[in-house]
Amino acid sequence: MSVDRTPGTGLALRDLSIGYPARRSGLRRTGTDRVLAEQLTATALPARLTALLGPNGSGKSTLLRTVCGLQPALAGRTEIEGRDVADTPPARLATSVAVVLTERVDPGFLSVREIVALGRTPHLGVSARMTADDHAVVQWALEVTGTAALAGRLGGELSDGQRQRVMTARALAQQPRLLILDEPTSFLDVPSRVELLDLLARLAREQDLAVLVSTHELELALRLADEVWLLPGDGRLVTGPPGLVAGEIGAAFDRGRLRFDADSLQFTIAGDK
Ligand SMILES: Nc1ncnc2c1ncn2[C@@H]1O[C@H](COP(=O)(O)OP(=O)(O)OP(=O)(O)O)[C@@H](O)[C@H]1O
Repeated sequence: MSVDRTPGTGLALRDLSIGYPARRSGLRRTGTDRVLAEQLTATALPARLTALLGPNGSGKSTLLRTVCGLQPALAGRTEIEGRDVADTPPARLATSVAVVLTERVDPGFLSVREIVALGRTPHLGVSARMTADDHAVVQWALEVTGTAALAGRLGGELSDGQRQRVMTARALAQQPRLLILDEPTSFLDVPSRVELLDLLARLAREQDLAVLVSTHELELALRLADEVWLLPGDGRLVTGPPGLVAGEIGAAFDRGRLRFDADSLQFTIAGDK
């Protein structure tokens, strides 16, 4: 299913600083701002899969929440499709950005089809009625994510992996220009991880969609992504094609006997034959 639309510009970070402001007690600040990364400048372009990598606690979720306006930036700004996120009303943002975060959503007694149909909400007119086109988009999203067979099941009866696919389907049903996913592979079995990242890479190209996905699947991401954003945990964001960023991965992830080999894009255990 393709959408007729003008070329997009994706996501741009402009001198963005992310982190957590100092706590306040009344008018008094207690402590200092906790800055995770500063003055970040980067773009996630349409038709590209951008993989956000970094060790635990480096700030991946914080960055994703900040770029889509769910958390304030400490400084700088984010533009989505050329519009400053901080100045864009949420209803307008919802027509161009879909977000799948790690927070567990309770789908209650809605069926999988109804959950996926929620993705159409920003596009419905004042009557809030789904048209035949809306239903077709929902069916397409179910099919491409391999969840069509689950359409009649209750959301509350899904496994973690199935729920993750359904939330991805809901995000696709939103037909965004920018799709942001925080660790969408975390509950999936190995073949499903490959399948999902491969699907995201394909959808990015076919739908002219900018996809920004955080993952701990380093080797897979380096093979499938067009662009890598690496948060090494030292306040920087290193960006570039996988081959160029691979050298930095070692410095960010090597520990103990574990070594990342930038040529084979794989981890090895030093001393093992
Ligand atoms: N609400 C908060 N207030 C203060 N600090 C926070 C808050 N949420 C997260 N942090 C801290 O910010 C840092 C980055 O956390 P974040 O969840 O963004 O990392 P991450 O790269 O997504 O980690 P992981 O790979 O483990 O999911 C961590 O040190 C975390 O403890």
